[in-house]
Amino acid sequence: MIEFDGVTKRYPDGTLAVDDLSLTVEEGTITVFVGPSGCGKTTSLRMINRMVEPTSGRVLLDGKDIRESDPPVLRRGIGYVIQNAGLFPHRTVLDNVATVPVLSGWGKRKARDRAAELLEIVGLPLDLGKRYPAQLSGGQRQRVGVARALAADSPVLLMDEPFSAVDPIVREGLQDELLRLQSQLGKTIVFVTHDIDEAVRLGDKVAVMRVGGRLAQYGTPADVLRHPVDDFVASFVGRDRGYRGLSFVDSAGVEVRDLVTVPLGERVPGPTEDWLLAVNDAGEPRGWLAPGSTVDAPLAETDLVAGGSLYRRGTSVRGALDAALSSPAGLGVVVDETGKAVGAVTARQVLDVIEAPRATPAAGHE
Ligand SMILES: Nc1ncnc2c1ncn2[C@@H]1O[C@H](COP(=O)(O)OP(=O)(O)OP(=O)(O)O)[C@@H](O)[C@H]1O
Repeated sequence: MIEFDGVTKRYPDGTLAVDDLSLTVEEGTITVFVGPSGCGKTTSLRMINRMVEPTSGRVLLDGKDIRESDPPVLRRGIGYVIQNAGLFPHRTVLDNVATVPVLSGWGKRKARDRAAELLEIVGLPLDLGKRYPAQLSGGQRQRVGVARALAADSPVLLMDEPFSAVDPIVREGLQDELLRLQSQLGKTIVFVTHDIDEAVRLGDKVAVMRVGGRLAQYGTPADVLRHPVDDFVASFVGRDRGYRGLSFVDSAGVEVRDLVTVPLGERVPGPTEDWLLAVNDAGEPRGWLAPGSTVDAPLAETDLVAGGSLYRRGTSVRGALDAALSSPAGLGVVVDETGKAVGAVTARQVLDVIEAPRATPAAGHE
């Protein structure tokens, strides 16, 4: 657990970077510091490993004031990942990852074995270990940065805009990877970003900061999206926050209706009346057959209209609504864990579930 207790940082030139910050980062969770450029995110992060010392207030790690720990020892016990990974250019990937174990007194051999294991954990092939950082893609470099930070096997990981330098697709992959790793490792992660989408995707808790180093709001992503405390937070979390907030609404109440499907390869005597969903041998949706169709030859994918997004049963209402809205038939296709089509939802059904809590005063604020 990490606690900021009335922490203020004023740089020698008078800049007030962080102003009276108090918050608790729970053990085993991802807490994201998010806010516009210059609001003090990096400064706050660096006060956790004493790369920056507070002007006043205390930072506690597991109840102990970090000023009682020797900075190099403290830092060795806290993983740190930065943008562009901050790798040593003249060391191989494997030696980069082995840096902290070697510094901690592990033998070189053991440290390299551990480094090889870590490359695998972050999803990199072992033969990349022989390369130098310049011979990797941006996404691979970031993974090496994460592997290096995990090498210390410390319970705490600090990540400062680690995925900002890569394109959106690679970035999404890295975010998924981090969530997967976290579900296995259960670290206490403090993550800095200026991207609210990244913050709500990754954070168990999100701390929105404003310029001048003040904490504007600290809560779950759902809280921050649905109940911003003021205009600054509301405008920072964005115009489509209502829609994005649906990611956190449980879809348990959405009624899944039956759906008529037709297997590829069948003949379809027509003209058909309704939209029909075509499925392959595994029952997976392949597209829609429009009303009024007659298919004399075996039904092929070329006869079909492309389908919309798929809604995996049990996930949030955002996916259900998107499936319904993007479907040419107006019916969102519901799939099970194996990808098999099991039914359909309409936008109206989803909206009813979204609106339902508002109708009950007791549910009021949620
Ligand atoms: N060493 C320093 N000396 C003086 N001022 C500094 C120093 N480091 C940062 N600052 C100032 O402190 C404020 C907070 O900076 P910080 O880097 O913590 O913000 P940030 O939210 O991480 O910004 P960004 O998203 O742009 O990285 C800024 O006004 C910055 O200019």
